[in-house]
Amino acid sequence: MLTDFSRKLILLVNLGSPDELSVVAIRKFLRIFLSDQRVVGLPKLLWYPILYGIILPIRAKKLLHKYQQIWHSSNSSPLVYYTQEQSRLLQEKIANGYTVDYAFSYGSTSIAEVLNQEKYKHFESLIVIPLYPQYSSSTTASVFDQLAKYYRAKYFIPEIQFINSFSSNPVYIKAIADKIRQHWELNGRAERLLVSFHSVPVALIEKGDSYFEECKLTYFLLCKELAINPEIDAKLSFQSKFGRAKWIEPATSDVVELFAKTQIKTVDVVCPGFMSDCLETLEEIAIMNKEIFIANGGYDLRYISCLNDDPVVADILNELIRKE
Ligand SMILES: C=CC1=C(C)c2cc3[nH]c(cc4nc(cc5[nH]c(cc1n2)c(C)c5CCC(=O)O)C(CCC(=O)O)=C4C)c(C)c3C=C
Ligand SMILES: [Fe+2]
Ligand SMILES: [Fe+2]
Repeated sequence: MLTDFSRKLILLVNLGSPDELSVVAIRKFLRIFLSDQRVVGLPKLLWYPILYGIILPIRAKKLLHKYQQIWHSSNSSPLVYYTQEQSRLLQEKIANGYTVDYAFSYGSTSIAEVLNQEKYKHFESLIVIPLYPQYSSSTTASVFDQLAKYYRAKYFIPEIQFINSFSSNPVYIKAIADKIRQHWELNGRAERLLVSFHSVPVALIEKGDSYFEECKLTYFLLCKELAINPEIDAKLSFQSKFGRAKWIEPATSDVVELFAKTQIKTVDVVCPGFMSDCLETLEEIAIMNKEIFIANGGYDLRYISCLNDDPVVADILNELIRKE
């Protein structure tokens, strides 16, 4: 039976995560993720021996302990849990006319799996929202690639709208600023606000990826909304570097260390590039970088959560749809 009562589908797409807490599941996720040429652009002949011979056997084991520390009480990865919640919140907000669903770029619940369902077969229009506020070829464009690949084999293509970024969207900027203000009201203001985004290889930027510019734009708009000085009160940094190539800087861990060494005792850290908390925020920032800060003489690093299941996420996404 068809359930396409509205014939308009909104598909939220996030990165994905391992299905369960096991080395096998983590290895499977990494294999799919790191085999995407958009993520690692090295020639396959060069990359696959490194991926299969070194990265997958070693990194999956190392990551098990990290994922164990941040796994959500729903027995799923936080990223999966919050993406599901964001889809539900948006569906509640725009009850009539649209069906909302979610998919992940890597691992289970792929774009193809979701769109292939019988219930979506006759949908006339599709709005795809990659849950990455700042465009990057390594994230947003890979969603586009998968969408194009899926429709390559189909004989009906709906009207498609693709939201490529929302780095300067006022509802998004205000939502992040509100989150920081709430944190300040509860805990007081730290000496510095560190605004940390996932890093990417410099080579991508040189080839035309707008990510670096978009991160800077979000950063300056956020400081403006908070009425703080972007040169003094806050700092922009980039986390989660992977491999030996040059990635955009300054590295979050270097800034945290430098802060501590220059007698800054407290720092607030926010990660506006992630719509949901995940390994990179809950482990890398809230645990690892906090340890770095304290080991170098800092007193407290306070991590400000992502928007997660805050109903404001539905306001942001609804605004993007409304604009379309
Ligand atoms: C190897 C290259 C990578 C690029 C380029 C990259 C860009 C990028 N990633 C995110 C968001 C997330 N990345 C996450 C984990 C993660 N990322 C990489 C590598 C690259 N990312 C790896 C190897 C991993 C796995 C963890 C690790 O080994 O450190 C996650 C978290 C997933 C989870 O399960 O919680 C997110 C989210 C963005 C936004 C981005 C470019 C802008
Ligand atoms: Fe990443
Ligand atoms: Fe990482």
